[in-house]
Amino acid sequence: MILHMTSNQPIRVAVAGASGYAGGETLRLLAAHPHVEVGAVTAHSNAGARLGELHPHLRSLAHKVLEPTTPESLKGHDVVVLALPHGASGEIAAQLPEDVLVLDLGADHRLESAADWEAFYGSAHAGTWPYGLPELVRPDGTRQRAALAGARRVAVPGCNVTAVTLGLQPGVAAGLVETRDLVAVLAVGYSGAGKALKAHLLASEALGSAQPYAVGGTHRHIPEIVQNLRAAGGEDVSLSFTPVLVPMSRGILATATARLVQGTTPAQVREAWELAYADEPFVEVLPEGQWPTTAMTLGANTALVQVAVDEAAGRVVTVTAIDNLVKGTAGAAVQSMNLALGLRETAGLVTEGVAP
Ligand SMILES: NC(=O)C1=CN([C@@H]2O[C@H](COP(=O)(O)OP(=O)(O)OC[C@H]3O[C@@H](n4cnc5c(N)ncnc54)[C@H](OP(=O)(O)O)[C@@H]3O)[C@@H](O)[C@H]2O)C=CC1
Ligand SMILES: CC(=O)N[C@@H](CCC(=O)OP(=O)(O)O)C(=O)O
Repeated sequence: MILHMTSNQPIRVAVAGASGYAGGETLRLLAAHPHVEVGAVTAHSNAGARLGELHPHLRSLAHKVLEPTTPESLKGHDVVVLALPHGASGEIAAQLPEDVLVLDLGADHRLESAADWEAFYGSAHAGTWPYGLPELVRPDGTRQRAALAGARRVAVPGCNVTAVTLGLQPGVAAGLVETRDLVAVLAVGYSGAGKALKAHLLASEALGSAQPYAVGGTHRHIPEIVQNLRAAGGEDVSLSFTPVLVPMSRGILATATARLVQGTTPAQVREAWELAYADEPFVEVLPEGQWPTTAMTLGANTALVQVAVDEAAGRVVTVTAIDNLVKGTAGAAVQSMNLALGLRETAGLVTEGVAP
């Protein structure tokens, strides 16, 4: 497959898992992307249905028919997006040509450690791909985006991971926080759990209640966050991580705190966070005193970050808001696709949210 960056030919993109939330959101962004033509859309139990039956909001793509997810149905595209359950993408990705750009929205190719994968996912490790968080800071000041240029395989991060990593990494990279004592508590929306019916997601029980899950060091995003913060310069990283489902459809509000290295001043903290994101198109440190809300990021590829020092506790407190389906997955995939193909990084993505 030849990619058409220098010609006027559109880039043909197939989406596998198109009937799900992450696949649907990817299609919403791709439908508005200036250089993309949506090709095959595939599904599992919903193969044969029209896309409009599953995603009635995707008007321009409503006529498309969902094909079964096979290497054959994904053939003939420049880019393939895999929005499949964990464990399903490794096998299919291995059957796709090496020169096709494959973006995996699932977890299969994110972790470097096979032992971590086996401990948290309980199956054989599929391998490690370049990681699709362009803003990930390296200790030498470079960013992960350099590793995405020209890539033909990209592992898109987990949504909770993106929020916590973006909140904490400026302090880690600047050596201002004790990485052995990190705590993150997240308010997360229900769409993060996917479309498949789950017993704890009955609307009658979920609406009007907040419920924690994967408490006590069991959440599979812990090794991924630790991996990122190590990449940012943390040597000995230990994280307590607790997500809490709250009655909203989309959004993550991650509060992450860390003990400050003794002698660190509030001015140093402010400077480190502001400098880390000064040139980032999609990550913004809000003006002092303004706190992010999930509503400010809905529909946008934006991460909004705020930071404060709790002097009595000796801790830095960060709050990060993202839309789990945009910066948390589909938007990150499009941003990574743009970088991998040499397009403008921001093509097809917006920073403006939907309000009220
Ligand atoms: N939701 C979110 O906020 C985020 C999701 N992700 C990741 O994206 C991926 C998709 O998640 P999400 O969209 O939420 O999940 P959904 O349950 O909404 O969608 C799952 C999709 O996978 C298909 N599918 C189900 N089983 C199989 C199978 N055995 N083989 C092939 N396809 C299958 C489904 O098809 P059908 O409907 O036809 O059965 C559907 O298209 C997951 O890996 C998830 O972790 C990542 C970050 C955030
Ligand atoms: C509410 C809810 O269940 N959220 C999911 C987040 C899904 C996600 O980001 O990512 P991956 O599954 O791709 O890792 C969770 O916490 O597991």
